[in-house]
Amino acid sequence: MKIPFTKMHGLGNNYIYIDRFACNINDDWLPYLARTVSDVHTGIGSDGLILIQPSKHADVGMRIFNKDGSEGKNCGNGLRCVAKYAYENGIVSETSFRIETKTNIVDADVYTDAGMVPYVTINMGMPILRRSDIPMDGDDRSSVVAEPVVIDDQSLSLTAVSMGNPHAVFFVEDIRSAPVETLGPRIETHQLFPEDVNAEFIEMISRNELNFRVWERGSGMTQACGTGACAAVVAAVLNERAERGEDVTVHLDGGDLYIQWQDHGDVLMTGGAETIASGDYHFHIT
Ligand SMILES: N[C@@H](CCC[C@H](N)C(=O)O)C(=O)O
Repeated sequence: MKIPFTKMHGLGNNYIYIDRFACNINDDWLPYLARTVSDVHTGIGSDGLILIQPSKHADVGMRIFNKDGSEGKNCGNGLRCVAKYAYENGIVSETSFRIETKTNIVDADVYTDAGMVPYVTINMGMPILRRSDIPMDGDDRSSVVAEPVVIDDQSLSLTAVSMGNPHAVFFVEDIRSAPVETLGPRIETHQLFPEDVNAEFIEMISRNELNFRVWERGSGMTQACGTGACAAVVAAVLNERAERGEDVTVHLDGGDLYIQWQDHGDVLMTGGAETIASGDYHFHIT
């Protein structure tokens, strides 16, 4: 069967987007579709699959599947792209609207230029800090801030944050030598995290600026992670290395995001969203 798709990216974090307002797809196929469409040799090539779909509780709904077919539950870069797509394709007509993810409903504000959307701000809601809700091993109700852990014989200091999906954040002195590719996969599947985890390495440049690299659960190395950037700024505040209520510029491999953990608790994320291509994917169900 032919499935209409749009490929979009937020700072290089690229997904195949399928518009379920126009084309319905059986839920049972989604993990397999995500794996096949993401394959760079036999599919289109992407970090995963995102569904833009009707929602009973918001103006539009989003589901995200990683490259390996696992469901991601939330995706910051995906939310900005969904907001851009929804506005540019007439799914919504206002510049402020709501998007439902697997974990919460977020507010989106699109910035327009001649009917197109170059930038989006998403209110990502409150970070989840309770250990058992990350989820992280142990039923402790306290948060995980600068906790010593040993991974692959390396002593690390871990801060854990969920933005609807789990993140393990580590401070490094020099982002260029951060062990993203070596330790990233070991952290991802470490027994401390029963649902696996996204691993972020961050280098503070100042209290308002940091460098960031990520190993994503289910997708591996990507150029950016929106929920990860939010988690990084929350971790920086929790470790008293950044201020709440102030913008922090996060430099990711694919570009910059502007993140603020507001005084009342929500995390705001602002950044770009771009369309790459659209067409038909020839899907073979085996
Ligand atoms: N790239 C995303 C996050 C995608 C999901 C993640 N890999 C997970 O499994 O939690 C982002 O921009 O937030």
